[in-house]
Order: sequence, then C-alpha cells, then structure tokens
Amino acid sequence: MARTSAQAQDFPIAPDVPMHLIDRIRALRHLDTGPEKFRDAGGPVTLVHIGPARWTPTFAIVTSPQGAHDVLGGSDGSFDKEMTVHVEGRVWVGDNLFNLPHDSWVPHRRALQPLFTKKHVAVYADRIAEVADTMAAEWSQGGSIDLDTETRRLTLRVLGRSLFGTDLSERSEAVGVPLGQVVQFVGRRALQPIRTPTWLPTRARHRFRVSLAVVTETLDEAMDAARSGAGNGAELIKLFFELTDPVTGRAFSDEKIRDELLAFLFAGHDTTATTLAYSLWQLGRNREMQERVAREAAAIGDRLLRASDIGDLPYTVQIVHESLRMCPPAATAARMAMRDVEVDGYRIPAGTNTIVGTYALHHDPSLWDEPEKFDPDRFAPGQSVERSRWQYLPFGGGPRTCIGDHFAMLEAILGLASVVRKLEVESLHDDFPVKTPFTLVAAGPVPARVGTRAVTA
Ligand code: HEM
Repeated sequence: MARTSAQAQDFPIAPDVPMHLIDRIRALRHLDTGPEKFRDAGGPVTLVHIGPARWTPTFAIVTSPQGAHDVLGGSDGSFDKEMTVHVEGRVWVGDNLFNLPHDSWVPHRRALQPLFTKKHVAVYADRIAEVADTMAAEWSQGGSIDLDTETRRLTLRVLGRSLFGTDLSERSEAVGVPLGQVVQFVGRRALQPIRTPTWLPTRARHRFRVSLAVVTETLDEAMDAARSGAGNGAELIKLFFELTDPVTGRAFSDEKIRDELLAFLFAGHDTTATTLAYSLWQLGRNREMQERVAREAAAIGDRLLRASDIGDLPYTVQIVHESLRMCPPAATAARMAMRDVEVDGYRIPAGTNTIVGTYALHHDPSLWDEPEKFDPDRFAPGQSVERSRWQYLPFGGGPRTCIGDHFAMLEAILGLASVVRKLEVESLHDDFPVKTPFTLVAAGPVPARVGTRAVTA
C-alpha cells in the first residue's frame, strides 16, 4: 500500500545524532563502519546534519531490518535514486541502470532482466570454470600472489568473455584502475558538504577526464568488435544493439550504450573480485574449511565445473554467503526520501539523503551471534529460518536489487571451488584491511602463498 506524507506526520521525526561535527563527517566517509557509529550514538534511524540544512545535505542513517525494508522494499515512489550520488553519477558518467530514477529505470530493467535470470546465466558457467582453472594454473607457477589483483583479473576476464566479448583481463591494469578512479571521483563528490561548480577546472577533474577517456576507449573497442562480429560472447552489448531506448523510442546511441556498459563493467567485476579475494583469504587462514571446500570440489572429478554442480558444493556456497556477510562489497544502499515518510517508527523528512547500513546490519551483535567471527555454519541448512530477510542484504533488497546476483553467485561459487580444488592457499596476512572509495574493497595487497594441491582424498 502506498505510504503518504500525511501518515508520516503521525510519527516523531527521527532524532539528530548526538555526535561532534568532525566525527559525523569522518563517519560519513566510512561506508562500512560509519553507519555503526551513527547507530550506536543515535539509534536505528538517525539524522545527520553537516551544516545549515539550506546549504548542505541532511542524511538519515537506517540500520534496522525493519528500516531497511521500509526504505528499500517499497515501489510507491517514497524513496528513489535521486540522492546526490545518483544525480552526480548521471552528470559525470551518464544514465545507467544503477543510477536511473524509478520511472526511467522500469523499462530498462525489464529489457535487460532476461539476460540475468538464474537459468540464463548458467550458460556462462563453462567460461567461468575455464577462466578459474586457467588462472589457478598460472597462479601455481608464481609461488605467491596478491589475491586482490588476481581476483580482479579473473572477474574482468569472465566479464569480458561472457558479456563484453573481449578479454578485459589483458587490460585489467589499464582499465581497472581508471575505472575505479572514475567511480571514486563521483563517490567523493557526492559526499562533499559543498560541491564546486561542474565547469571549474581542478586537478581531480583532470584526472577524472583522463581516466574516463581510457575506459571509454575500451568500451568503444568492445562495441566495434561486437558490431563487426569479432566479439564472441558480447551478449550484453549485442542486447543493447537490439533494444529501443525507452526515453527516445529509437535505437540506443553508441554514447548511451557506453554509459550503460560502464556501470556493468564496474559493478560486474569489482564486487565479485572482492568476494573471491575475501573468501580465498579466509580459507587461506582456516585450513579445515579449505580442506572441506577442496574435498567437495574434488568429489565432482577433474572436469570443468558446471552450474548444475552447485547442489554438490553446499559448503562452498556457505563460505560465499558468510564472506558476503562479513565483507559486503556494497556496504550501504542509498536513496532520496521523495516525501515525508515513516521508517521503522520515525518520520524522515522529504529531501533527506537516506543511507541503509548493510555492513552495520551484517555486523549487528543484536542480530548475529559473535558477528566478527567467520562462521560459514550460520548459513548451513535450516540456520537462516529465524532470521529476518532484511538483516542480510548483500545484493540489496526490493525492486532495485542487484541484477547480476545470479551471475555473481555462480562466478563466486564455481570460481572458488575451481581454484581450491587445484591449489593450496596460505594467507600471509592476518587481516584484510578495507576501504570504501565507493564499494568496499581491499585497502592494499592481500598476499597469499599458493601451491599445487596434493590429490584430495
Ligand atoms: C558479489 C557481487 C555483487 C554484489 C555484492 C552486488 C551488490 C549489489 C547491490 C547491493 C545492488 C543494489 C544497490 C542499491 O540498492 O542501490 C546492486 C545493483 C546492481 N548490480 Fe550488483 N552486485 C554484485 C555483482 C554484480 C554483477 C556481476 C553485475 C553485472 C554483471 C552487477 C550489476 C549491477 C547493476 C547493473 C545494478 C543496478 C541494478 C538496478 O538498479 O536495476 N552486480 N549490486
């Protein structure tokens, strides 16, 4: 049922967070642990001001399952992707499925969805398994590797072979870093209390333009290859060639396709890479868990893993779920309150930038036993029954959930099982420091020693 502004007036306005201004600004920059700090100081729904409301954005931080449901779950227009990060995204990198507001988003999502159903993504399984097998063989030659760099190469290669039709891993350094810089520029701008005008030349802007040009060149080449028939496996690009732009009613222009592809290129590799790197890092310090994954993968045999093998890899699936809980690549979800709206018993005023703290939900001690312990058995059969489905949101919730969730899970599960079946992994660091330039990523190299696995009994 649609919520109205009038109903919201029955509820008390969400309380202001009682924190010093400097601490508020600092916490806003940490998309992982920041919302936890706001929750501890101000409760599950709390308002954060960083200056006079007339000049600076007001934020609402939401960290309860009910609150997450109220913000993300509806499709009544109370919350939309009109937050600064979405508006800035549209200005600097163009419209795409991730940043479009609801009305323009609906037909886009409907058109793209068939490419990402569980049934359809199964066709990518052989490419995922092949890439993971080849890369595991390459890694075993080196002795020690950086899990962060290598899993990014892996996910770029998979994305290239399945959706973009070009081997992006060859360009992982050339394109991965600039792509991160482009997204980081938008993310940083969105968090600035006062933004400089878009025309003002600054060094950050110059760097942004240089990085964007590199990414654009890669995408143009991929489009050219797909058009000439040279780009095998360019399913996503080819689908865009066939689609009608719901806004203009005509075919998508190359520029529009490029804008859309940029979001898929970023969202499709960065997040899954972090999940794989984190899972491998955890297995590299938990020998028993690693042996268990290796055993269930080895029991399938030597052949390439397939989508239908997932049913025989239950423990690997648990590892991936627990990694996504502890280290959710999308640490927050952001929306704009389009009208006064009730969230978990409080009123959030229209025009408030609303942040759901996914990381905070995943680490909340009132929702999880020993939340800082890596315990894949939380996701063993039957263990999730008592849980609210709104306390575990690695792929978001409601209509704007991740379109690539099945693709990502297939890649993470088959990738992890393929690698661990071949290799023994030993993590060389005891911690996995993270940062949140936009998504949650490793803050530096994640070194691991790797060697060929002796045949698993
Ligand atoms: C472990 C891997 C991944 C995680 C944790 C993840 C997480 C998320 C989350 C939480 C959202 C919703 C954001 C919001 O509510 O504002 C999202 C949206 C999105 N993701 Fe993913 N994602 C992953 C992999 C992928 C992959 C592999 C692709 C594409 C191949 C992809 C493409 C997208 C796109 C295009 C959106 C916007 C969807 C829309 O608004 O309709 N993601 N992702």
